[in-house]
Amino acid sequence: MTRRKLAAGNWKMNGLNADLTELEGLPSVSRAEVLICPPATLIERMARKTSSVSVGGQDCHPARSGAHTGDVSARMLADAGATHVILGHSERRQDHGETDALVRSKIKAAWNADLRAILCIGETEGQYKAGETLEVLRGQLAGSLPDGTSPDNLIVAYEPVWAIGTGLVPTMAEIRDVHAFLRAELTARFGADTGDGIRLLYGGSVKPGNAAEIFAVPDVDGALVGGASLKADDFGEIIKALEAAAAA
Ligand SMILES: O=C[C@H](O)COP(=O)(O)O
Repeated sequence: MTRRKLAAGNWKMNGLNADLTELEGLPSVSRAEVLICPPATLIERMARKTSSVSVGGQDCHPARSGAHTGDVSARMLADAGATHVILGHSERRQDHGETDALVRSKIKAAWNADLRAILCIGETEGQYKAGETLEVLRGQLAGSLPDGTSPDNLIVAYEPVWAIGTGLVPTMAEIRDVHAFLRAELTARFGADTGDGIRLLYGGSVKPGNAAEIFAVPDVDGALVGGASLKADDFGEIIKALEAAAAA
């Protein structure tokens, strides 16, 4: 099973109109796929500005429309030009109390709008230190993933919460073991073809200096990059490392 490598940038609550110039500094690649998820305010302008980079949202409401002040529906994201949406990011879980059940309903809403969902899962520092990582991930996968999951509609991003924005990264052996575990869990629930086809991203302090090493880990199909995706120089280096891994 060939899984196309994916370099996904999550701009989080960063980015103004002027920052769209960063797109111009990104390398063009042929093997790897590049996605940027800017704030919702920039999705339409970013999508109009580029055809080589896919554009995604960072969250959506589970409902199709309605009285939900301040929220954005999956259909609105698609209407603005998004093809993907990040769901269940740990910052949403922490800042907004999002549960696995809510994330599951958001994934279904994304699919109904023909968006590909990027499900984020990951253990906290306390859970990591207590040796609970795999148990936590198993629960998040089971609780968040609807039936009907397929390689066409889902990408899973493993993001240890303690590695996000901290400069800390698990050992390559830890990343390998977690990704192998996730692959096995997906295969056990959805069957070999589906489980083997779903792309797994690593996220958490991915930088130009560690990208190649991370991309060499089996079952790592790319990265979900936060801080280093904001500047074309850094994200460009990560994209090039992924392109090289795809060619290897
Ligand atoms: O969605 C991206 C992750 O939260 C990683 O963020 P980071 O690369 O700034 O650590």
